Amino acid sequence: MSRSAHPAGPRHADVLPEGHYAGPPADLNTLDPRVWSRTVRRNADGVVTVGGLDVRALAEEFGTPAYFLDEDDFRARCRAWKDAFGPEADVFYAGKAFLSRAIVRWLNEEGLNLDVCSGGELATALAAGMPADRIALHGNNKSTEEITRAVEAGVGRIVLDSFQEIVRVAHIAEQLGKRQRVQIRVTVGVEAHTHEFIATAHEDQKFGIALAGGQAAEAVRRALKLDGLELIGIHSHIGSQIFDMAGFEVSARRVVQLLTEVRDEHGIELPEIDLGGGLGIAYTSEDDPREPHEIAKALSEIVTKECRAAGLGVPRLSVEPGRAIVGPTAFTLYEVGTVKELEGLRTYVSVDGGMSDNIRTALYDAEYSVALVSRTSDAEPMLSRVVGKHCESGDIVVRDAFLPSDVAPGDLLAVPATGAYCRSMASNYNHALRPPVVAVTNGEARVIVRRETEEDLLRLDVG
Ligand SMILES: Cc1ncc(COP(=O)(O)O)c(C=O)c1O
Ligand SMILES: N[C@@H](CCCC[NH3+])C(=O)O
Repeated sequence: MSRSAHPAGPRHADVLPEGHYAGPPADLNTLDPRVWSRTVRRNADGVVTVGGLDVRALAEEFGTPAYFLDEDDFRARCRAWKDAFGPEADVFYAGKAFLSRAIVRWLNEEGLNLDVCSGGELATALAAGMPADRIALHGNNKSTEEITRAVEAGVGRIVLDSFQEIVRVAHIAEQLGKRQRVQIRVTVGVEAHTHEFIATAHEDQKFGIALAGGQAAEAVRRALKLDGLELIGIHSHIGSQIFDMAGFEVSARRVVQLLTEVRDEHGIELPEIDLGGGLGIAYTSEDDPREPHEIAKALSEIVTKECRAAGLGVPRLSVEPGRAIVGPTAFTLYEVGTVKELEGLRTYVSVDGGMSDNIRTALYDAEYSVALVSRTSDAEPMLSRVVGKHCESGDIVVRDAFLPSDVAPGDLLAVPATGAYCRSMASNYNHALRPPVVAVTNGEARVIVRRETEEDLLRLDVG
């Protein structure tokens, strides 16, 4: 079968998404450092390496699909966030992006705190030795059991998300003879410029208590009356994969406004503000994310300015980046199984994973890049869609990408920037076995989350 190239041009304008992939990149063998983790290179044989290890050898040893996580890059990003915010602020890594015992240990060693949003994440954090007072518990519907475990463990803060939860946490803390440090999550009414499903601060969604209509002020009133609670601050999280700092600035301004109202009404200054996570990363060369020091500068300047204007002391700031720390540190390695040319449209390249290891393309129309990593190729670029092996036509890993036209079964493809919300959102759809996460550092690779087995699947099936 001949596979002709599909160079971008008028013939394919109808299938190219507007504003993207105006044409194939000049060289398909070049790896853009913005989307690949720090230690990824191509060696003299044209094979991609991570931490000095050849992807063909990694595929041989660990199988595909598999996530390869660059530990040095992860640690460097932790340090960059911590240094950018300095000793006057706290960085809480958002465990929902990806959590495992190794991640908890690295965070601990690098001096970061941890945001968890379920009993499972809390259990992982505690099992791997994160001190409880450096853990924050989130969630819009925490169970009584989750709250009890968190209060018993002595977590540093619980972020309250509803009026019911204010009473519930206070009650549990009182029963345990404790006073729990809490923040109230408010909805600041910002339309974050991101996908609808990952925007969280506009009025019509499930998280937080609205500033509008005086609801957040009422929540503060109620929390201050309850003996089981020590109200330490206000929390806002506006959404995820955001590039524009304007939404954070509006959010900071509105949170400081609430602190001012609290001071005026109750005569107290709440000592903390958390502005959440949500900072975007580069999935493709078109993305241009902000660096941690720019983010830290913008956020602390706006909080300081607003507090000074209101005559408030500057509260301790915290942030909760998840994606921005772990996202760029990993790639998913796949093996090509079939290549199907649809004449005049595009070529479908099927890999051995799919929506079970990366649901983000199907769920959010997320864009990714992809590269042929087991060799170089000088073949002409072909417009491709990288798809998985699941029983859905929406099982797309990379919607639009150029790959060399000689891509063939057995080739290895890698999709970069899959460290966040890929393994953590992976599923067993079609009884797929969730892939392993392999940490790579200094010429060594070790499994930190092993591949599932058929025995794992059958162990749960007790019927
Ligand atoms: C409360 C909270 N904090 C932090 C995060 C982390 O977001 P991101 O991974 O986009 O930084 C999320 C998820 O969006 C969240 O809901
Ligand atoms: N899971 C989402 C973001 C939601 C983050 C949690 N509030 C993503 O993949 O982008």
